[in-house]
Amino acid sequence: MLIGRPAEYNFSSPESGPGTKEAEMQVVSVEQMRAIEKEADERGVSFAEMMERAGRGVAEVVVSEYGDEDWRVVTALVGSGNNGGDALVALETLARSGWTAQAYLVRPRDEKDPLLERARTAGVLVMAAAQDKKLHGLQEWLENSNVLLDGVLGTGIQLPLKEEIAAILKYVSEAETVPHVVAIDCPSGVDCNTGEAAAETIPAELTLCMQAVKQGLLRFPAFEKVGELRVVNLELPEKLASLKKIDEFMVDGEQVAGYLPERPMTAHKGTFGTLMIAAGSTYYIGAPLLAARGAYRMGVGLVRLAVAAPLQASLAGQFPEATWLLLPDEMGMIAEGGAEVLRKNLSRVTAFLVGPGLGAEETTASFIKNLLTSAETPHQAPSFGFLTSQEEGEVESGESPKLPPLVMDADGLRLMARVDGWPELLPPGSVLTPHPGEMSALTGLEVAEIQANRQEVACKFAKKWKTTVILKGALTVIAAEDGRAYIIPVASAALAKAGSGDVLAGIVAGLLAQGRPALEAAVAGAWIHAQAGLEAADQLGGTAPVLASDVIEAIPRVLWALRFE
Ligand SMILES: NC(=O)C1=CN([C@@H]2O[C@H](COP(=O)(O)OP(=O)(O)OC[C@H]3O[C@@H](n4cnc5c(N)ncnc54)[C@H](O)[C@@H]3O)[C@@H](O)[C@H]2O)[C@H](O)CC1
Ligand SMILES: [K+]
Repeated sequence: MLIGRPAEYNFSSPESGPGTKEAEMQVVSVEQMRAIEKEADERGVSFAEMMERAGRGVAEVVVSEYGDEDWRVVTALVGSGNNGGDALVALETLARSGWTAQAYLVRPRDEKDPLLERARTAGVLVMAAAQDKKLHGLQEWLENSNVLLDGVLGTGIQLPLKEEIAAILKYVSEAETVPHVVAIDCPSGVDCNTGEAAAETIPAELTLCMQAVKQGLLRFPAFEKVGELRVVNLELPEKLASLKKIDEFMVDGEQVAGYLPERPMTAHKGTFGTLMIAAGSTYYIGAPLLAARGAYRMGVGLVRLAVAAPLQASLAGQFPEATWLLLPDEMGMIAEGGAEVLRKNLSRVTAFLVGPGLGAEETTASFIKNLLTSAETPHQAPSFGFLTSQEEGEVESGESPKLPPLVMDADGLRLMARVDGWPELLPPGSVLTPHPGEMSALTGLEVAEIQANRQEVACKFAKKWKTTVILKGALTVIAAEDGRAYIIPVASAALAKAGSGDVLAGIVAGLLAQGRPALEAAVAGAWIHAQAGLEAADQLGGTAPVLASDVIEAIPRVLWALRFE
């Protein structure tokens, strides 16, 4: 499957059927996870029971992912703690369902360890690293297995790694044949809080997080080791106070699928909204097109491009689906009088995207200011043609209708940052899409400070500004007005190219125009954009050749997978 759709897995138990799913994938610190486990234990789900559920959940994923391969041999690297315990339960479960299961004890476990006893009884082969000094036994097991479970260290790690563990992890990392690596809770060697990672850490194909994603896995360099991230649901009592407190989430395809607008058969183009886009300048002629195409691919009914008049001639021929609103300009930059023209043409507009490719001329700065403040522009009657381009019930002169939900992007953000009190001027339900440089202009913080605390900064300011913020970059964070954070678990060089941001802004605005609330539009838009980048790189055989237009062309396949897979 091209699209990495993280999913939650449920262990099978009489009281919960498959398909039971938390609505959102929670992201937790190690301390939060410990508090959750402690509270669950007090509420009747014992630590031992949680480990059973964890191990069985892992086994279930192994069977569903790799059970159809030619041979079914699983080796687990087993540590001395509970992470190793999860691995032993998984091996026992797999052995009972017909797999050849092998436990490689990286660290000694108590000889009377009941989990080890049970595993042996179920037919699991056991070998201790202490008896395999030259690692020949491990090599043989690596060669005969199709799955390797990494259950050496979990949340109990204290870096740096002990030497004997580091040596074994290094050996596996460098081995010529390595089976599919499935990490239990985290790849062993990463710090689940900070994202630090020992160089020896074995890169996983799949990381199965127990109950919730550990926050360190969504930080660098740990993120480079996790492969696809999924959650094994431990079916803890829903009402745990410690669970309810979690305000950080990882976005997955299932969540995004629930945010897509319906496509009723009886629809007409009005059903899917009208998006007005004010973008572009002599310097950045293509930005409006990229944004508009992104929005149309998301299903919006009508896109109206408000551009500096001279741009329209060169753009129109390339884009028959758009309708146009010509704005007054100075040398092809939107001029201050553009605000009045726009305000008079917003009556049926359901969302408004402002910013891509606007440039930074003074007159455009005044345009942004005038747009946000209801103050009329110094009244010079705009030239012929600017006010009467549509059949769409323009407002009478003098009225200043409220702006629809706004996506403010790129140059628009930098110009907005210069307007006093801008957060209060944003219409409700708006979305800001800054990259770290633009976030710096908005907040006054240094880029390095923003990058070092991406989530904290995004959430603090989203709350302060009472607006949704998409802080772009690897990994993109969406911060909600109430301070919740949503993380897109994708980092790809495919999206590091001019025009990529214009496409994202168009996708988000396209969803907003179709009536999705700001947070949903932002979460779904950022996720779809990221997946489209991966998909485009996949189609083109690498990230280097991906153009922003390729990302747009990949959107349909991402949407198809969301609806039908
Ligand atoms: N607690 C629960 O109820 C559940 C936990 N689950 C799983 O358990 C792990 C966390 O288990 P814990 O025993 O606390 O820690 P670890 O297994 O990660 O490892 C502890 C073990 O390792 C030694 N150690 C620590 N740092 C190093 C190092 N740098 N080098 C070598 N050895 C190190 C330490 O001394 C201990 O002996 C969690 O991740 C889950 O996988 C279950 O999921 C269910 C409930
Ligand atoms: K592990």
